[in-house]
Amino acid sequence: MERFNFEMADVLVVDDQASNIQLIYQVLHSDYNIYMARSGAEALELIKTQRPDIILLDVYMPELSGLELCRMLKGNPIYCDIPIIFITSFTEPEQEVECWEAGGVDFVQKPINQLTLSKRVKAHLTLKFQADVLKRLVNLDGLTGIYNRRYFDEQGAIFFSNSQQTNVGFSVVMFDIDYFKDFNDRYGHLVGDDCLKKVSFCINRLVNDDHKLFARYGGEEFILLISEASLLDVKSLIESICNAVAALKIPHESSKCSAYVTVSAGAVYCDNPEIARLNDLVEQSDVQLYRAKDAGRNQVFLKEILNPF
Ligand SMILES: Nc1nc2c(ncn2[C@@H]2O[C@H](COP(=O)(O)OP(=O)(O)OP(=O)(O)O)[C@@H](O)[C@H]2O)c(=O)[nH]1
Repeated sequence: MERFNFEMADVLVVDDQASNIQLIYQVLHSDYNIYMARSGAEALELIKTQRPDIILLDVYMPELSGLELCRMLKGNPIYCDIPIIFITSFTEPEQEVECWEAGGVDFVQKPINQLTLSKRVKAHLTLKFQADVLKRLVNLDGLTGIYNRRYFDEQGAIFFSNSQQTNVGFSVVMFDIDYFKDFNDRYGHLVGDDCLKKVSFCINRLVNDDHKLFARYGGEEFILLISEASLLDVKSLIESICNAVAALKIPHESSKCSAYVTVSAGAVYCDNPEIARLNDLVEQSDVQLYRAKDAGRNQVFLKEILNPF
C-alpha cells in the first residue's frame, strides 16, 4: 500500500539517453531511491515489481514512446495514481498539449535546470503522499486497519465485474465472531476492540492477493470475495481461516460453543458469475451465515449455486 515518508521515495527515471539519466541521478540520488530504465518496455517491467512513487519520463524514445507508456499507465487502475513528469525538449505548444492529454502531471524542460527538477519532484511527491493519506483515511477501517464498508461497496462491484468477464468460479464469504456481545459484556469493550483487531489481522494475512477482497462489513462481521478459485479451494481456505482464528486462542468464557473466540462462516460459490448479481450473492451468503449460527455457531455453511436464476 501507500508510503508515508517521501524522504526516500522511489523515483523511476526513463530515458534512452544514459547521459540524461546520469544527470537526473546526480540531482536526486541523495534524497530518493532512483531506479532507471532505458526503454518503455524496460520501464513497464520495473514498474510491475518496484511500483515507483513517481516517474520522470522522456517523451521521445524508440519503440514504446513516453507518451504511449504514460497513456498505458493512466489507463491501468493499478498504476494510474503514479504521477508522471515528462522530461521534454520540445518547443511546439501542441507537443505540450499531447503530454497533458496523455496524463502527465508536469514537465521539466531540457536542458534540465537542477533546482527546478528537484523542486518539481518534491512538490509532486508531497501531493501524492497527501492524497495517499486521504485515501487511506477514506478506505480503511479505523479500528482494524483493513478495508472498510465504503471501500467494499465501491471496489467490490469492480472486483465482481472483472470476475464476470473471466466467468470462472466466484465466491462470497461472510464471517461473524460468535457470541461477541457476550464477549464484550464479559471482558469489556476495549478488549472486544482488541479481539476484532486480532481476528481481522489473522484473516487478512491469509487472503492477501489479487484474487481476494476482504473488508469489515459491519461491527463483528467481515466479508471476503474470492475470484477464480474452485469450490474445493474455497472450502479449504474458509476452513483454514476458521482454524487460524481458533488457534489465536483468545479466551471466551461466555461462549457456548468453545473456550476460545471462534467465527461462523456463511458462503456461496457461483460457477457462473457472468449471469449473477453481487447483491444476491452477498444476501445468500448472509442466509448461509444465519444457518451456521442457528446450527450452533463455530461452523461453515457453503452453498454451491449452479444457476443464479
Ligand atoms: N468492542 C466492539 N464491539 C463491537 C464493535 N462493533 C460491534 N460490536 C459489538 O458486537 C456485538 C454483536 O452482537 P450480536 O449481533 O448480538 O451478535 P453476537 O453476540 O456475536 O451473537 P452471534 O453473532 O449470534 O453469535 C454487539 O454487542 C456490538 O456492540 C466494535 O467496533 N467494537
